[in-house]
Amino acid sequence: MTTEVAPQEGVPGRVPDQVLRIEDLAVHFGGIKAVDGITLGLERGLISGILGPNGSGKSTLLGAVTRLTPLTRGSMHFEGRDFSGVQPEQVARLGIGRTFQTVRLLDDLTVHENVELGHDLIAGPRRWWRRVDSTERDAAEAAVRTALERTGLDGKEKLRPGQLSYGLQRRVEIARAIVMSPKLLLLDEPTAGMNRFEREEIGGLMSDLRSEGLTQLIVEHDVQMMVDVCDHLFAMNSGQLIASGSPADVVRDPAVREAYLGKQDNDDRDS
Ligand SMILES: Nc1ncnc2c1ncn2[C@@H]1O[C@H](COP(=O)(O)OP(=O)(O)OP(=O)(O)O)[C@@H](O)[C@H]1O
Repeated sequence: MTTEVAPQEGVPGRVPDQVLRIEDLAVHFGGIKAVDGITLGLERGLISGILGPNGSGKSTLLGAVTRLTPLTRGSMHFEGRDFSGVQPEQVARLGIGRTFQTVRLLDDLTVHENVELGHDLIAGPRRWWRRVDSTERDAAEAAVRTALERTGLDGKEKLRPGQLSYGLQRRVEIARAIVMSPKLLLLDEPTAGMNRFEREEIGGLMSDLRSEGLTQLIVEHDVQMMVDVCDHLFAMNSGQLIASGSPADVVRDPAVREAYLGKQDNDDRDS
């Protein structure tokens, strides 16, 4: 354990090995402090989650990490490299994959073609070379096949998104995000709009990806799922980090309960 890492940021007994490190990150929109001084680290191989009520800054934080949102201040290191200044299209090439709050698949393309797009997005010039070079073509095909298998989509590759359940469409998005073997996968509300069965399936997929060593960061409103799936939780409120630790500790934290879980408890009882 190094002294630079605050004790609440690690898992007890583990030597921190952080894929992503964020220091004093702030994103202000005029007078709105959407993110205001966040410092955190994501440990390699674990699933970390961000909890927080609506408007607490979770999506803005993901937007900053994917470089879609300009920073007001702070720094971000991925695998030890400062990437605060890179362009959004370079983020995927660094090894950060993501899915979005709403499903963004191309309806005219098959499942296979949608996943292939994720490969082409970061293969750069090689995607053109693939048309004439059989080695590149085979490598791309192997990557797509592996992504489809890892997400349990074998046999569905010729279907179009509209022929799939919502849960399966989410899987296609995850396949598209992992097709180039990212080192970090960001999942923005991956179970929004799903029934309990579909939510459990997605939770199972995340656990499978974790057992393959993929580091994941999830933003999600389903607290039970976060507790079940995550190794570590961060809680945000009003753009700030109000808790960080094991899921059990974070959901018991009085500040978290006041900011978020008290309301969520009531919501859960009502549903
Ligand atoms: N582009 C923007 N311009 C101005 N204000 C913004 C912008 N994006 C977000 N905000 C504001 O920043 C704050 C944080 O929003 P953000 O969407 O990050 O919260 P969130 O925790 O992801 O919420 P939700 O759970 O509802 O998705 C909110 O007050 C929001 O209105």
